[in-house]
Amino acid sequence: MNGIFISLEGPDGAGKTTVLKNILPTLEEGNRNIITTREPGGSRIAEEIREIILAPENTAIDGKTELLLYIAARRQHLNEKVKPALAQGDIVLVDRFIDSSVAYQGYGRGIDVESVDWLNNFATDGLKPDLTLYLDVDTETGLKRVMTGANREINRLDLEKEEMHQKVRQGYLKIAAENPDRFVTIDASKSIDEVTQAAIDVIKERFPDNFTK
Ligand SMILES: Nc1ncnc2c1ncn2[C@@H]1O[C@H](COP(=O)(O)OP(=O)(O)OP(=O)(O)O)[C@@H](O)[C@H]1O
Ligand SMILES: Cc1cn([C@H]2C[C@H](O)[C@@H](COP(=O)(O)O)O2)c(=O)[nH]c1=O
Repeated sequence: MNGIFISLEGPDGAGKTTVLKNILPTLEEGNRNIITTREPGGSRIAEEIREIILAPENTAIDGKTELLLYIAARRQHLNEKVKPALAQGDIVLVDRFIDSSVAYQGYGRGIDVESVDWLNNFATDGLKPDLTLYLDVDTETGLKRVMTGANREINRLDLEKEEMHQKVRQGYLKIAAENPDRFVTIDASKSIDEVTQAAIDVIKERFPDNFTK
């Protein structure tokens, strides 16, 4: 695959969606076509799976069912959207990917991380992002942003106990420490402009060829 694959990760309310939107104008100055997408979702079928997973009334979903639904959505989205874009040399920016399953279903829900890794690998045929921007924020700040943010629907995962969100954040910190080549951690407690600039700086440093005409 000759494209560039970048994922944004972080606890709820870290600012991934905001930063993804804000970095676009700079990326568009580069040499490649840009595709932005998200998980769960990003294609019609995967968005339908998203509806099931995140509907606040679906409290009966078992933890392993939840994991399998995320994995199924991932496979479909990857095949329909991500892989074709990478094959034609695009930059693909995805709001959440494999590490969300490890952080939320693995560390958050307590499903063993080896099984989550195996399922991720099965769904993606081993494809990993070239770069993962991890936006790190403490649980209290992140959840406060989610609850007070304008036009933000509150989903089933947002409504989980604070204890689960704490475990998710600790999980992310562990994954970041274990993957120093792929992960770059950005302090997302800073202002939106500072976090946006930090993300742009990392991308420019990692992929300088994209920005030389
Ligand atoms: N650095 C920041 N400082 C203050 N507010 C922020 C910052 N980043 C994002 N926000 C605000 O927090 C809210 C959530 O942001 P956003 O939707 O981008 O987060 P997210 O990481 O995509 O969350 P989720 O994964 O839960 O969807 C929005 O109202 C946004 O304006
Ligand atoms: C991909 C993925 C996501 N999640 C969780 C993380 C969030 O709480 C929601 C998605 O909502 P967002 O507003 O689009 O961030 O789903 C998860 O638990 N496992 C996953 O694999």
